[in-house]
Amino acid sequence: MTVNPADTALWPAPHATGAVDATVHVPGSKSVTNRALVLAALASEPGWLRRPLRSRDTLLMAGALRAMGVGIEETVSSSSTVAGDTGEAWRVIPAGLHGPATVDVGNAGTVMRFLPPVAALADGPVRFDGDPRSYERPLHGVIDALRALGARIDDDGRGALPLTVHGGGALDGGPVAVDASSSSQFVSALLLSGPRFNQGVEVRHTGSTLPSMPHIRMTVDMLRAVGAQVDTPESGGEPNVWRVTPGALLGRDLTVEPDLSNAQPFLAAALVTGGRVVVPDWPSRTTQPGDRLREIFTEMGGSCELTEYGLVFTGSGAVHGIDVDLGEVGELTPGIAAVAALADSPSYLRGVAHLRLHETDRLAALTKEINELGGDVTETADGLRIRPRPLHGGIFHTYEDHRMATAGAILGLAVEGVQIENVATTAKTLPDFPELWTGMLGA
Ligand SMILES: O=C(O)C1=C[C@@H](OP(=O)(O)O)[C@@H](O)[C@H](O)C1
Ligand SMILES: C=C(OP(=O)(O)O)C(=O)O
Repeated sequence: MTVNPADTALWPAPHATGAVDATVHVPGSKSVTNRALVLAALASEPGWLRRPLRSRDTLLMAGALRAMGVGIEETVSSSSTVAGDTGEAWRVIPAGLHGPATVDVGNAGTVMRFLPPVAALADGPVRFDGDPRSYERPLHGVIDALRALGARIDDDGRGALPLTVHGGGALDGGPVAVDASSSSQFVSALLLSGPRFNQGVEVRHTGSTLPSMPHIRMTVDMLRAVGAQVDTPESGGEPNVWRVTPGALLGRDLTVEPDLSNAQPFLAAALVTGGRVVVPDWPSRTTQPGDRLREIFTEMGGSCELTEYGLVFTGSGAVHGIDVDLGEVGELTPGIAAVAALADSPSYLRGVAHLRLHETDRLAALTKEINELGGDVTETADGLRIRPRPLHGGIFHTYEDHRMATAGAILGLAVEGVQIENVATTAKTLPDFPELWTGMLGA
């Protein structure tokens, strides 16, 4: 990826002069949008996605599916009267999957992991490449499993990108073992394409830990919603085993929920300023890990009410430290770390060793950047220990990690003079972040 010098400019993070009081319409979920695109592309009839997230990760997913022959038409209806709804909808028209094709995964875990199994169904070679960081992110679970299921893949022997999947038009499928301790996305990837494998798929996780369980539940729920039969440990099956029966998938009309992990910085703003933020359309039932924020940020000093309209989150003026295992909800760690650095007592964030292989090494990046502002953060084997100290302004580096940028913005609310390097990196999942943030502050 070529970096535009303007993108790496410093963004003066707005400092809050009082309690925030705002309603923030948070765009659609990255994880739901990218799963919905894959499932719609594999279906036997056209489908619709309404209010999809339009961000770097989801546009890369759409572009990759188009490169393999899937039709994705973007439409905007001006008739929507719902606040925050741009009227955007994507019509997905499945087609025979074709190679040769080239896929740019950027640094999107969902694209680099969910699409090699789709490419194995194409009728020719599909070349996968991406940002330099994508070469370092774990992919061995997907590559080894696909090979065991009958796919031919050329890589450079490191079990990572870049690689070529030589699609054979179909894949045997069947039972496969995978150690998904470095990413739950290995399991999700195999399950999502599983209905289209000749024998379906039976995925057995062999590692000692498995992060991000809510994201695996999201995969299972969304598969079932398009007609797939899935047996899970939670539905009475064996522990750590998921089974998907072969069969056709339905084309559905799906409205994408707001991204609750992207709601995090806005809720955090209410927490650290003792203010109030309303997030409309917060689902009453969801598999998104961001829903855990209701509990986590309540323990850290806020209170929330889930109404028919959405979530009303109120800060009390006090911010408390927390001792919490974030293994299920790892992507919330940067935002929780930022709030914890502003708290009145220490925090222990545990269960997130796998964050070292996310967009950047998030444990090292959070430690370095918060400490550069005067903080006291120590990396542990599987997380962070954060002892709040008075912070001062300075440059907050983001390492091309969207959640580092939003974590820096949270700190900037409470600490004068924080400058965020490359706030444009939020485009990975929330391109409108700077505008939504200043809008929330009434600037
Ligand atoms: O399946 C998904 O949509 C995701 C799963 C998680 O990945 P890991 O299990 O690799 O942490 C999460 O962190 C990521 O942001 C999105
Ligand atoms: C880990 C994340 O993304 P990815 O889908 O690239 O793994 C994230 O969004 O926090």
